Amino acid sequence: MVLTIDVGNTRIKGAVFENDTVLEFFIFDKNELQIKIKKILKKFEKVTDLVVASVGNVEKESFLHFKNDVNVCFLTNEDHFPFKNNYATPKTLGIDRIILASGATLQYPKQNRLVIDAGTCITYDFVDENDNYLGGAISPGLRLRYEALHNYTAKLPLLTFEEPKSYVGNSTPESMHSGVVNGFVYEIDGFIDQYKEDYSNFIIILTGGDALFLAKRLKNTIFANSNFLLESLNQTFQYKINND
Ligand SMILES: Nc1ncnc2c1ncn2[C@@H]1O[C@H](COP(=O)(O)OP(=O)(O)OP(=O)(O)O)[C@@H](O)[C@H]1O
Ligand SMILES: CC(C)(CO)[C@@H](O)C(=O)NCCC(=O)O
Ligand SMILES: [K+]
Repeated sequence: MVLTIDVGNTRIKGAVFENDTVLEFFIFDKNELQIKIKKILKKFEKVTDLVVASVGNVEKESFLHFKNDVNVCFLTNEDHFPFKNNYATPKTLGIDRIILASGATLQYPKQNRLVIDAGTCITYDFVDENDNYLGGAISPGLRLRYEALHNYTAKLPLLTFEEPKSYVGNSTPESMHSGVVNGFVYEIDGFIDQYKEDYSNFIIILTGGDALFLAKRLKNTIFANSNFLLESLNQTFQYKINND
C-alpha cells in the first residue's frame, strides 16, 4: 500500500492506494500534518511507502519523522518522468505540474493531453502525443481572485464565491461575482478553444479544488477528476520503481 501526499499552496491532500485502487482520501491543514499522517498509518498498517510532492512550504523533516515506519519518497524536478521536458526553465517548473503531466502521459498514452488544475492557481499543462511536455499557463484561482480584489483596492469587500445572477452585475457584489466567476469560466473556455484550434484531437483532464464547480459551467463538456494529482502521484511512483 502507498500513501500519497500532495502539499498544495493552501491545503494538504492525501490518499491511500492499494495498487491502482483508492482506499481513502484525506484533506487537512498544514498544522495537522504529523497527527493526521500518524493516524492514517495506524489505520492502514499495510502502507509501505509514503510518496510526497510539495509546492508548499512544509519542512521535509515533517515527513522524515516517519522514516522508521515507512519508506519516504519525495518526488522532485530531479526525478525521471515519462515525458520529455521542453520547458525552457525545467528547474523552476512546479512539481505539481510535473506530476500532473506525468499522470496524463501514463494514463492516456499516445494522445495530446491538456491538464487544467483549478486550485489556488489555475495551471494549464500540455503534453503532446509524442510525449513532449510543452508548457501551459499559470493564472490566479477562484479564491485568489476574490482576495486580490479586496487586498489591492481600498473599497472592495472580501467576498466568497456566489453564483452571479447575470454577466451584467448591477451592484458592487454582483459586479465582483460576475468578474470573478464569469471571468474564471471564460478564461478556461477561451484556453480550451485555443487548443482546439491548434490540435484536432486531445483529451482534457480537469482537476483541483474548483474542478467540480467548473465542470458544470464550462461550455466545453469535460468531466472533472478532483483526485487526478493524487492518482498521478501513485502512478508516477510505480513508474519510478519500475524504471530506476
Ligand atoms: N476548504 C477549502 N479551502 C480552500 N479552498 C477551497 C476549499 N473548498 C473549496 N476550495 C476551492 O478550492 C480552490 C483551491 O484549490 P485546492 O484545494 O486544490 O488548492 P491547494 O490545496 O492550494 O492546491 P494547489 O496548490 O495544488 O492548487 C479555491 O479556489 C477554493 O475556491
Ligand atoms: C504555479 C504553482 C504555484 C501551482 O501550484 C506551482 O506549480 C509552482 O510554484 N510553479 C512554479 C513555476 C512554474 O511552474 O513554472
Ligand atoms: K494548482
